[in-house]
Amino acid sequence: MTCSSTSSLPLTEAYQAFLDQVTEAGLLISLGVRGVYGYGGTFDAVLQGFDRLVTKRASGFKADVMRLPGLLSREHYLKTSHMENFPDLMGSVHSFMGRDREHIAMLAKRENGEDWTQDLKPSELMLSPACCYPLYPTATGTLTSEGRIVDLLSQVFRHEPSIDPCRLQFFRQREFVRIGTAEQALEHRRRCLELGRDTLAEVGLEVDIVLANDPFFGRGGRVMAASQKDQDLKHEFTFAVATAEKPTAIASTNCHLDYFGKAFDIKLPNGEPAHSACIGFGLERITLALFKHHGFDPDRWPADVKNALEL
Ligand SMILES: Nc1ncnc2c1ncn2[C@@H]1O[C@H](COP(=O)(O)OP(=O)(O)OP(=O)(O)O)[C@@H](O)[C@H]1O
Ligand SMILES: [Zn+2]
Repeated sequence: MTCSSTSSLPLTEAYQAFLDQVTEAGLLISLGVRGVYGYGGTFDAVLQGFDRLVTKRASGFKADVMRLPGLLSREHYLKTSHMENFPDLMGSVHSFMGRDREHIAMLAKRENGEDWTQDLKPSELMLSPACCYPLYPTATGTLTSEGRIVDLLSQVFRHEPSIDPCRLQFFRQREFVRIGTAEQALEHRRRCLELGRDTLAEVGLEVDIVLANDPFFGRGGRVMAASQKDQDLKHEFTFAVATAEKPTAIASTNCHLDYFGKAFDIKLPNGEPAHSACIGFGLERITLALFKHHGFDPDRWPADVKNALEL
């Protein structure tokens, strides 16, 4: 199976064609829901290789490693303004909490083809919409003057079902987050822009770095998006994956100002709220970009790329 060009097709056809290619090649394994896939061994080997390369490249950060579960307590979730800004992307964990009587009623509903989902009750968990959200509640308190740099990896959930194989509902983000003064956060962003560009270039992905905004919801969202851009807070590393017509953000840097410092009471030694900034690598998107760019057979990839990924 080769990776033929999907770039000249209209957008939805280009997504469908690329999705067909990557599933036929066994890279993504369809699970019957748009944006949720299993991954074949070849895909996983490349993804793990890139993750290792990031670890090597980012060793200068001397970051504390934290591996988080992709879940967030409802209490912590409510300290963020995710519900205000991205209600369309939310994910909540509901479970059955009844006894025998409720169990029988739920089974009867399933049997009759009725809606049984109302019989589930909200648990204390939300699905985490970004890798770094569960970090901040663990950082509540006063930082030392060095602040912190944390190395994160987790699954995250965003309810954005799509036929674009790059737009998943459940995917892995690798992040490096700096918590500290405004200057430390800005300096981290500068280093992250270099780290992202150089690491992606090392595996043959020459990206564009573009000023961007998050997909804030609704009419008020347009103002939020414009303000985020005006303040130069978010940059995306974009690459043509499914189609050249609409390049995909395969990684991004984000400056949060003192938003998380205030929300989770993370303080600088002088008592002011801490600032934070991060780089997030979208591991599945980067892996798809590698297959798109170098072809579907990693044995035939350039030697320096295979070396960098230890394939
Ligand atoms: N739905 C998704 N599926 C797969 N990867 C994603 C998805 N959303 C984001 N990512 C990856 O996680 C990284 C960091 O998340 P971030 O919130 O910055 O996404 P983003 O740049 O806003 O993505 P987009 O603009 O495409 O929605 C992104 O650069 C991307 O590589
Ligand atoms: Zn982040």
